[in-house]
Parts: sequence; C-alpha cells; structure tokens
Amino acid sequence: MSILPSPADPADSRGVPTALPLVVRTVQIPATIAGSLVDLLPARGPREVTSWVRRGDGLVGWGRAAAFTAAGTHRFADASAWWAQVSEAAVVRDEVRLPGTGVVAFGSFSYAASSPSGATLVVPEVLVGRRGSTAWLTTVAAGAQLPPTPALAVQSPPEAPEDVRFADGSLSAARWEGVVARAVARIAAGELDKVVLARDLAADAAGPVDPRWLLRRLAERYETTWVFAVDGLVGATPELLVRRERGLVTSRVLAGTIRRSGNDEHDLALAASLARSSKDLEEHEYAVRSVADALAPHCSSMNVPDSPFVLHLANVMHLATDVTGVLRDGTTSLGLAASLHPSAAVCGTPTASADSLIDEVEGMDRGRYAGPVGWLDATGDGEWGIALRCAAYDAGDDARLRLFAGCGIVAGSDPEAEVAESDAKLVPMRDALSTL
Ligand SMILES: C=C(O[C@@H]1C=C(C(=O)O)C=C[C@H]1O)C(=O)O
Repeated sequence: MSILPSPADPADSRGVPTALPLVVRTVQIPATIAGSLVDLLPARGPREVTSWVRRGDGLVGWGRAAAFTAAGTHRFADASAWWAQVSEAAVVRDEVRLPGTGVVAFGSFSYAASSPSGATLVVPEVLVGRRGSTAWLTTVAAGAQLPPTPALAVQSPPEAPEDVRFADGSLSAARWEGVVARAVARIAAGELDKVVLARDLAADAAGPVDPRWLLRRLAERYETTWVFAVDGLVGATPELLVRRERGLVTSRVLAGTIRRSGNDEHDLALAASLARSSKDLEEHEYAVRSVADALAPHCSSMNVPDSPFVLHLANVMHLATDVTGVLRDGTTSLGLAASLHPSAAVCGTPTASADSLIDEVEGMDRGRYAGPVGWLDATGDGEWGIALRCAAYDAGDDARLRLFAGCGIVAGSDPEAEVAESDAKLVPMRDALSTL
C-alpha cells in the first residue's frame, strides 16, 4: 500500500494525508460547454486523464491532486478507508450538490487479488461533469489556495496513433481455443457450471497513443456504453456493476452474446434467436443470480426481472438484465462494488471453482481488465462498471497497450465460436486504435 501524493500534499508513511486537506470548489457552468465532455480534455499522459461518460453525460478530469494505490485482498478495504479520510477532511464549497459534484475519486481495481496491477484511486485537479441540463466544474488543490479557475475549451482533435501493429498476447487464438475446450470438458465432468475465460492482444504503435483519441472514438461509436479512462486503463464498457444514487442501487448484468451481422433485418432475427438460446439464457441466469445474491444483504427491497432484454451495441448484442434495489445500509458504491466482485459475468459459477480454473488454464494476469472501474463522491454515491472492452497502457511505454476480451463458457459452448465471440469483443478497442 502506498500513496502517490501531489507535490504539495505531504503524507505520512501509512498513506494517510496529514496536515493538508484537499480544498475543493464546484461551480455551475453552461451545459452547452461541449458536444461531448471528452472534447474538453487537454493533452496529458494516459495516467493524467480520467473519464466516465455515457450519452454525453458523466465526468471527465485531468491531473492528479491526490492518489492512492493498494494491492492484495484488502485493496477495496484500504481504498475505502483512504477515501473516507480524504473526503471527510476535504474543505468543500459545492454550489451544485448533485451526485458527482464536490470531491470525487476515480478508481480502478485489479480482477485478481494476486495481480501486481493492484488498485488506484485518483482525485483529478480539474473535473467537468454534466447531467442533463446541468454542468459543473470542480477544481481541487492539496492544502493550498485553489488555483485560478481553468479556462475550458473544446480542444483541437488529437493526433491519430501511428502505425499500430497487433500481435498475439499471452496465448495465440488457436491455443486459447484449446483452453476453452479443456474448460468445456471440466464443465461436462460436473466440476462447475460456468467459467469466464479471457485472452489478450498486444498493440504496439510507432509513438505514444493519445488517450483522447481512443476516448473520442469510443464515445462516438458506443454511445450506450460507459466510456472510461482511469490510471492508464481505457475502454467502453456496456456492463454497470453498480450505481448508488441517493439510496437507490442499480446494476446492469450482461451475459449471453451474439455477433452483429451488419444487416439490421438479419440482426433482429439474431436478437430473437439470442433471446431463445438456452445456452445463453443459462449463462445469463448465473450472472443475474450472482449479482442479486450479493446485493440482497444491502437492500430492503429488490426488483430482479424474470427475463432479460437484448442490448444492441455496434459490434455485438447481449442478453441484459437491470437489477434494482433500495439500499438499507450505508454501504458506499465502492463497498457495493467490492461485494459484487467478481460476479459470474466475469468469473463463473460456483465462484471458487471458476476462479481456480481461471488461474489454472487462462495463462495470463488479467491486470485491471474485468475488475471494477468507476468513481465515487463524498456521500458514497457513484458508478462502477466492469472494465470490459478495454486496453491497458504498458506501465513504462505509452506506445504499448494490452487489449482484453473474454467469454462465458458453459456445457453447450463451442470453442471455435468462443474465439469468434472474443474477436468481436476486441473490435471496439482495435477500431479505436485504428485511423480509419
Ligand atoms: C468477459 C467479457 O464480457 C462478458 C461476457 C459475456 C458473454 O460471455 O456473453 C457478455 C458480457 C460480459 O459480461 C468481455 O467483454 O471481455
């Protein structure tokens, strides 16, 4: 566990900010400030840019007024404890008072407790938010006078990545297909019901990749997803692990996928076949149950629809269920995300057997892929997605990224079809990295 304070933020060795609390001011600004919030991001390195944007609403930020890193089994608890202290100590003037105003931290957590990627919470120096017709600007400084309010402007388009080459990641597609076949055999033998297996792809560009290029393209093409960037992890996830807003809890569960054909009429027929597919409905049911079971202890009442709807994205369609509940305790959105992780949408059923099979056969460290990514404010309200359809910048080289995709495997899964499905799930990031 360590803290990465801004230069003006001395911290003691346990990672607890000492003398200087964060000074925070939120003011209202015209909601027409930009077409898309990501257009406001200035040129910064991938770890200095933060985003959580959907259909034009959301939050973007830049700079690091304070940050915290943790690793291991206690990464969620350690990050929650740090945030409780930092947000309580902060001196805040908030003229807007909506979820996401005042002091806000963005976070990203590794899928596995054993991953060296660990977890980071970042409080940006500047944050711009929009919710319908209301927009706001938040500035943050560590213990000093607030800097002058920055001038906001739509930035000129970022440079496209140069000469991007893709290569196999930890396993080739052919070897990964073999891994899926082994998992299907283990399911057939009755060891477990479902496991989610993932693969990675390496992308190398001729120079540093501007994260704003990726964000702009993802926001343009995947408007029903949450387009995120936190600490060098960039993507467009369709899956909301949890939203906590004024006592109401929501989760969008996805599992069960079909590729789109590009022909609208044919896609409608495919959507109908997805909604009837017993293999996909079974896979989906495991995921919904894992979310409902994890939320139940925190909710006084819940609504879990009996059957899923079909969510249409530009590349694939998913079976989707929106689970809602009324929060009955004070658990923060981050606390809820911690109790939901890993859901059967990214791990499997039963969790322990699926987790150990992933460890045994997947052949890679997932890093922060498939872990919670999102934000929370001082009240504990916030939104956490599952980091899917994403790429992670290499720790020391902004021209290298790792792309990830995974698939739920059940008894009826066909390994070759799962490779094709994983390829379809790699499309958003592959396209975002291209210049076409
Ligand atoms: C694991 C991923 O996606 C998950 C798996 C799905 C499936 O197998 O049908 C669908 C949506 C996600 O819950 C991924 O995109 O990497």
